[in-house]
Formats: sequence, structure tokens, C-alpha cells
Amino acid sequence: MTRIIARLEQASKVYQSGDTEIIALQPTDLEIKAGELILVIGPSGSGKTTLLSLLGCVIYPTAGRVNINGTYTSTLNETELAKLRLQEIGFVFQSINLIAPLTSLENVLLPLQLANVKPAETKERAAAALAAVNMSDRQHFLPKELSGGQQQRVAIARALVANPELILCDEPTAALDAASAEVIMQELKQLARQNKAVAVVTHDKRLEPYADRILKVENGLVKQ
Ligand SMILES: Nc1ncnc2c1ncn2[C@@H]1O[C@H](COP(=O)(O)OP(=O)(O)OP(=O)(O)O)[C@@H](O)[C@H]1O
Repeated sequence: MTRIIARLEQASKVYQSGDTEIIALQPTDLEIKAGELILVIGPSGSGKTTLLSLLGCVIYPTAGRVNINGTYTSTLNETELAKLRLQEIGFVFQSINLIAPLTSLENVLLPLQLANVKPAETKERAAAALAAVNMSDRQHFLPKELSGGQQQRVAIARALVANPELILCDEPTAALDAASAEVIMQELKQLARQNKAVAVVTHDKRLEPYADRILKVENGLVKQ
């Protein structure tokens, strides 16, 4: 039986802006399984980032429940939730967010240091994560010394170094040319093959051939 890594049960998100309620996401049922790469597409403002933020436990649902790898997030306090995020979820953002004064290796080390992994182990694991995205030869480079595609690969290494089950990406290829976008997608596909679940929000049509499943979001409504 395929493992379910993330599940939304009638999960919705409503934002309050002054007197107006904005329904960012209608009540949604969704299962994301180990081994699949999902694309999330839809117009601007349709609720894609909201969906990804719910899956990433960055925001709480207004109603309904979120289950990550068997745990309902509503049963956790802030500290436990932060720990779950660190252990189970890897994030890759469009804006990359590498820390400028830190080298590739130091950026990738961060999640392990935050998770209190033993120093003897951290370096080895960070180096292995960089090797997995073919960036071993750029370990000691600063972000500004790397191309956009290389920076994105370091961001992926950082997202996967703690060995999370769920990898969430918001427009990971937006700033990249066709060749770099293909490398990134091959790498995300590779992660899915290693029985992780990968969800990618994108406007980029070039990514569709890589998807096992495409979710369309329109006006806060998710269609499979
Ligand atoms: N913090 C917030 N407060 C109020 N409204 C919000 C907030 N975050 C998002 N929204 C609203 O929720 C709706 C969905 O936003 P969301 O960011 O999920 O869209 P999106 O599909 O990711 O858009 P884009 O493709 O432009 O990034 C929008 O109407 C937006 O204005």
C-alpha cells in the first residue's frame, strides 16, 4: 500500500482583511503519497501558495485538519510543530533565500544545526546533499559566486539534507533558463523516485511533463 505523506481533511483558509473575509482556500480534501511529484497550477491569487503553506504547516487551517505523516498538526504546540517542519518538510522558494555571507556548505548545514544533529555528522550529510545535486565542486562558494540555477540546486540540497518526507517548492524554476529548469526538475523527480512526496507550485508550462498529477486551483477551489 502506498504511504500517504500529507493529507488535508476539509482544510480551508479564510483571511480577515478589515471587514472583508477573503476565502483563500475552500474546504479541501487532498492526499499526497510517497513517490509522487505533484504540480499545483492556477491563476494569480487563486490560492496556490495558501495550499502549499497549509501543507508546510506555515499557517493553520481556519477549519478542517492537516495530517503530516500520521500526525494531526492541531495536536502539536508551537515547538512540536517547528520540530515537525524541520524533520518532515523541506522548502524550496522562488526567491531562493540562501544566506548571503554563508558558503554553499554552510547554508546546507543550517537545518542540521537547527535540529541539533551531532557536529561530526552534519558535515558529512551536508556534503552528501550537495553531491546529490552535483554541487560538490562549489561547496566553498558564496551564493553571489553561483549562477541562478546553481543557487537553486544549493537550495534543494538544503531542503533535502534533513531527509524530509515532503518537499514543497514555490516556483523553483521561475528565474531559470530551459536547461537549468530541466536540471532542477530532474532532481525533484529523482527525490520522488526515492519515495518522497514533492509538490511544486508553478506557472511554468515546461514543468508539466514531469508531473505524476496536476492540481488546478481556481478561486480557492482545488480540482484534480
Ligand atoms: N496574509 C493574507 N492576508 C489576507 N489575504 C491574503 C493573505 N495571503 C493571501 N491572501 C489572499 O488569498 C488569496 C490567495 O492567495 P495565494 O497567495 O494563495 O494565491 P496564489 O495562487 O499563490 O497567487 P500567485 O500565483 O500570485 O502567487 C488572494 O486573494 C490573496 O489576496
